Amino acid sequence: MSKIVIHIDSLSKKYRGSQEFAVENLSLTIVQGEIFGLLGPNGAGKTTLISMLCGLITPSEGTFTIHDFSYHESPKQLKASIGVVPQDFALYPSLTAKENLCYFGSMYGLKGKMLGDKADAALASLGLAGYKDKQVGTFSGGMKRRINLLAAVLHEPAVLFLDEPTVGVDVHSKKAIMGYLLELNAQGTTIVYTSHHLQEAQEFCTRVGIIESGKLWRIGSPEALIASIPQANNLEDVFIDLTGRGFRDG
Ligand SMILES: Nc1ncnc2c1ncn2[C@@H]1O[C@H](COP(=O)(O)OP(=O)(O)OP(=O)(O)O)[C@@H](O)[C@H]1O
Repeated sequence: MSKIVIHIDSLSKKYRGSQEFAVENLSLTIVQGEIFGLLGPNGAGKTTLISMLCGLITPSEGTFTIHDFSYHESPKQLKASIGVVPQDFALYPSLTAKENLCYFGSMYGLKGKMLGDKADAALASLGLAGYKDKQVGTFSGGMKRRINLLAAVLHEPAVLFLDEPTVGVDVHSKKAIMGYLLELNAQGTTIVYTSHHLQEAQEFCTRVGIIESGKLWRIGSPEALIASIPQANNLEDVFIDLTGRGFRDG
């Protein structure tokens, strides 16, 4: 049986001053080696859920563990086992590509020649070897997205969270990013990602969860979800069918 990597139990978040839950009573398990896609319309709660799992915001209620670690009891071990690719660029524009990677790698305890070698190899793997000594502030959006991703994986996390990793990138960068993620997954990395690209999610994910108003309304493989809706040919049809009905048939 596959090992449970992420176990979420009745997790809720209500932001200060808000009347509504951004995430409400959400439970979910994700097993080793999955590529799990969190899909939902704007404001559904995707970023809020990922931000809780990454330790960026505190849940209002409920618990979760990643590799049996919780932030409450084992925050260091938990943080070491995950990588986080945020929606907004978390990069230093005045530093070079390599300096950025070395900075983030050093935060996870990497150092010296090993850190430099890892940064060089990572940059080469996403077609950025020739740009390693250039300031990130001069890069295109697609190049920044690639560096943003590499900064999160230098310490070889077992679980990688990505919030819209291909937003605003051209087809070449997108192909490079998705290919790189598939390679990481083939080496054993569990991936949880959010996206508005339903075709991309259909091709990429082993399982998806459709979230709206902070609640998980559907969960399953793309094939199973498509089969569950008469006349649906793809995930986009499923999504439109569910959102069109306001998710109220769940
Ligand atoms: N810092 C915050 N303070 C108050 N409310 C917030 C905050 N961040 C998000 N929200 C609200 O929580 C709800 C969920 O937002 P969230 O950003 O998690 O959705 P999302 O699914 O990631 O949306 P998008 O696809 O647009 O990125 C929304 O109603 C949003 O307005």
